[in-house]
Amino acid sequence: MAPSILMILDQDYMAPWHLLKDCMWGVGAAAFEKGAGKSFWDYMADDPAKNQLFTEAMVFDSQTWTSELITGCKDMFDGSRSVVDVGGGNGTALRAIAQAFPHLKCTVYDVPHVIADSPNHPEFVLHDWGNEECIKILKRCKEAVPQEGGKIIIVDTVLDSDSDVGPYSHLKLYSDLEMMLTFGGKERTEEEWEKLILDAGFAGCKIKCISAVQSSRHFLIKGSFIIWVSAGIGIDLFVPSSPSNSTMLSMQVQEDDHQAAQAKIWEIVYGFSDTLVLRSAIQLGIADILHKHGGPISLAELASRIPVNCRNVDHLYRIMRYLVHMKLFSTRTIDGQLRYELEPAAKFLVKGWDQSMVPALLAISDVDFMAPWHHIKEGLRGECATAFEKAFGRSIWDYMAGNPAKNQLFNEAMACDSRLLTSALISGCKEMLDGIRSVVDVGGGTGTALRAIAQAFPHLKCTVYDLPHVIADSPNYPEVQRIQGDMFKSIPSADAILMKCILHDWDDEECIKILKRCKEAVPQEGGKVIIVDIVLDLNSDSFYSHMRMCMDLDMMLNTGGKERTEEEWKKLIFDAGFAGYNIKCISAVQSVIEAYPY
Ligand SMILES: C[S@@+](CC[C@H](N)C(=O)[O-])C[C@H]1O[C@@H](n2cnc3c(N)ncnc32)[C@H](O)[C@@H]1O
Repeated sequence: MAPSILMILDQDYMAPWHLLKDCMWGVGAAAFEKGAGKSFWDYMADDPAKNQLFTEAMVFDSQTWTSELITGCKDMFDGSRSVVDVGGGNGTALRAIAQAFPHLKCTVYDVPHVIADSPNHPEFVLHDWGNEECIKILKRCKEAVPQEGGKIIIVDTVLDSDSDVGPYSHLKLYSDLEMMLTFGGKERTEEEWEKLILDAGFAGCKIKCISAVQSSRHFLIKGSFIIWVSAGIGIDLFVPSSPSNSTMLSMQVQEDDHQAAQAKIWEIVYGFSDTLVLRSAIQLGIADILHKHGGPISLAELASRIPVNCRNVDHLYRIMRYLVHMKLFSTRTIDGQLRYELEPAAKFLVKGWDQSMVPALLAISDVDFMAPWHHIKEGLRGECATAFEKAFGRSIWDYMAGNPAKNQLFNEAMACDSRLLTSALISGCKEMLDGIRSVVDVGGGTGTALRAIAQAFPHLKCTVYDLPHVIADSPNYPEVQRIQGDMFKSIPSADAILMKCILHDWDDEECIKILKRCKEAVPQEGGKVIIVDIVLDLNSDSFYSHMRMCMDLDMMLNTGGKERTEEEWKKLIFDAGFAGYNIKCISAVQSVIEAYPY
């Protein structure tokens, strides 16, 4: 599966997903063209390395379904003497067909750079194109086959209908958006295929699954079917016989484990599409519109309210179909019309309330903040201090200092994280603040967490301490004093130092330096350092476990830091010369570690 995975996760190939919201604007160029300045096909023609990547993925794809096609639909070529594989790439698929059916004269037909050089795109042709272009292609196909017995064989995905949700529906819907973004094409339901084929002047079509859902690797990957199109009017269509039940059963037994493993990999690979579809939903304000509307809303009403000039309602429909599949929204038919509603999780996508996750989600899914994930291997090779530096040529903090828009995005995300954590933090810190008169929040960002603490404990003198560009970007809360500076050089004195999501940004050596500065800043009598950070528990299966692991890699890539187990925290705290510590779990991703310097 490596060739397909490498292509799907290539940074250039993923780029259009970041432009999903722009797909509402019109029916023109696909997102790929907007991002790259040329069509996917022109881009491939100009870039031999990317063309090879694409080709290898398509060859893999082709290999996975060819044997299904040959065994499942053997009779298909009865009476045919010649086949042209339109968009047949390097001929991987057609070669296998030619070997299985030696009586056929086989011809691959493709664009010049594909024929001349590297292979390309052996099947799945029509899903690359909009309906109008497909009709043109189908008409040319019709001209190319004889009236008597001529046929067009289309190998492509057939989407499940809304009521018939199959095991691979998610992959098929992913593929639909991929076609929309990269080529301006689409995956189609059975009804849409039928309409397309009739609109192209054909007499009719038959759709056949290559083999049973349970036993087909091909189905697993692409969910594709063969569509038989009759070229001649009134010709009785040929329907191939299905494999017998017993054959299917034995295929299933052999392939079950194989399929389960493949399915797991595909699910992981396509994880990014969930992230970026969610991002587009936020950018389009879909949850806000539904929340404000206060009840089920039709597609047309939704389209009229989204904050871009939505001229492509079909694209909006397809994005909504995916979001419904993700269970963020649901549909209901009222008076014969499909209407959308919010599912409970979608309330966190509504903007402007204290538990909204929107600022954090927009930062995490930002194209720049996702870029370091494409450079894990350079980080491992030691070519750079962090993957972030590989991507942008400087540390994340220097990058923020020089980029006000991203600095604001980051600061708002951190403030959002603080708001989500506030009530757990306040109840978790209550006893720790007994006898404490002043707190400095080191790396306290724009002061959101400290302000909530100041309001909950009004006797405290609260000071936020951060880098100059962050202090400049932060609001002037009356409860919170603001000081700019560098925590590696000095830290303002207080009874307690608070550090939320700070030490996980740094490696052990740097953490020890920071902790030593903290120790200098607090009194010997009762002084303490309150660390709010993740404590990794590798054996736990709490619903935060996965996120904690993700955060660890996030730190490795972006800041050069890490998340730590209790053992690692203990070592760090003692290595910094502290006398002891206590860990308190709160109802959040992070825990509170109270560290005693003396
Ligand atoms: C991950 S953010 C945490 C922000 C805040 N504590 C929170 O949890 O919302 C890390 C913070 O450390 C600050 N920071 C980085 N290097 C620093 C330094 N040398 N001195 C002071 N603050 C620094 C960053 O500007 C940023 O605000």
